Amino acid sequence: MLQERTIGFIGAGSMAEAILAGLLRQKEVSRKQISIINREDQERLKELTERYRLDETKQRIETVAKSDIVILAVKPKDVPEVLQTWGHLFSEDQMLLSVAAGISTSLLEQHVAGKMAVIRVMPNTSCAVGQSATAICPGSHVSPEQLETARLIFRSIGSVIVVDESLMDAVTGLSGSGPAYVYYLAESLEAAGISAGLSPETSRALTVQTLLGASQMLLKTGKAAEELRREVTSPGGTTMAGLEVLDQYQLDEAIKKAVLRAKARSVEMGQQIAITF
Ligand SMILES: NC(=O)C1=CN([C@@H]2O[C@H](COP(=O)(O)OP(=O)(O)OC[C@H]3O[C@@H](n4cnc5c(N)ncnc54)[C@H](OP(=O)(O)O)[C@@H]3O)[C@@H](O)[C@H]2O)C=CC1
Ligand SMILES: O=C(O)[C@@H]1CCC=N1
Repeated sequence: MLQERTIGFIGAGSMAEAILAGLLRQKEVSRKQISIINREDQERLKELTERYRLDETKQRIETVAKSDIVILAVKPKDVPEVLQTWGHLFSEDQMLLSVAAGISTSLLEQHVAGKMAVIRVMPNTSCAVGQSATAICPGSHVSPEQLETARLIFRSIGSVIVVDESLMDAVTGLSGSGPAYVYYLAESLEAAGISAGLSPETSRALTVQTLLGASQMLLKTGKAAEELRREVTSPGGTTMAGLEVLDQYQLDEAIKKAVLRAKARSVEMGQQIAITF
C-alpha cells in the first residue's frame, strides 16, 4: 500500500532521519517517494539527499506539502510557524502525521485544511534500525484505512500500538525519551567496567551485548523482568551484592521520577505551544 504513496518530511533532524532511514532500510518505500525540507540548514539537507540518494529536485516545500503523507518532524516550538506558513498548502485528501512531543491532535486540526486527517505519533530514534516502540493516536477525522496506513508506516520500523490520546504524554515519558535512559545506563556501565579494570573496547563490547541479550530475554522468554532478575541473582552472590547498592541509591525511584518528569514536560510543552498558537 505504501508503494504508491508519497511521503514528505517537514523537518530534517534526528527524528526525520531515523524514520526515513528505517523506511528505506526496510524497503517499505522507495527513494523516489520521499521529499524532505528543513528551515535553513542547507548543509544538512545536502547531507541527507546524498546519504539516501534522494531526488534533489523534490526537496522543496511545494513537493513536501503536497505529499500524500506529510510527516511533521520539527521541534514542538516550531510547529506554529510551520503550520502558519505552510498549512494553507495542505488539503483534505492528505494525512498529517505529527511526531512533535506534547502537541495535541486538536491543536493541529485547528491549523490544517478542513477535515484533514491528523495522527499524533510518538516513535523513538530506534526507528533507524527498525526497532522503534511507537504509539499512535488518531485525531477526529481519521478513517480506519488512514489509521492503518499510519500503523503500516511505523510497523515497518518497529512495533506500533494505538493508544488513547490521553496516554500520549505518558508514552512520551517512557518510550519516546526511553532510548536516552538506556544510553545513560550504557554510558554508566561502560565507565564502570573501565573503573573495574577493563579496556574501553572490552567494556563497550560487554555492555552492548549484555543490554542486547537482556532485551532479547525479555522479548523471547515472555517472563517478567522481576523473574529474570531473580534468575541472575544467586543468594549471597555477586549480583545480590551489586543490586543492594542500586537499592541503596534508590535507582527504581530515580527512574520512576524521570519518566513522570518527562511526561509532565510533554504536557507543559503542549500547553506552552497552545498559548503561542
Ligand atoms: N529525537 C527524538 O528522540 C524524538 C523526537 N521526537 C519529536 O520529533 C520532533 C523533531 O525532533 P528532532 O528530530 O530531535 O529535532 P531536530 O532539532 O534534530 O530537528 C528539527 C528539524 O526541524 C527543522 N525546522 C525547524 N523549523 C522549521 C520550519 N519552520 N520549517 C521547516 N523545518 C523546520 C529544523 O531545520 P533547521 O535545522 O534548518 O532549523 C530541523 O531540521 C520534535 O517535535 C520531537 O518532540 C519524537 C520522538 C523522539
Ligand atoms: O526530548 C524530546 O523532547 C523528544 C521527545 C521524545 C524524545 N525526544
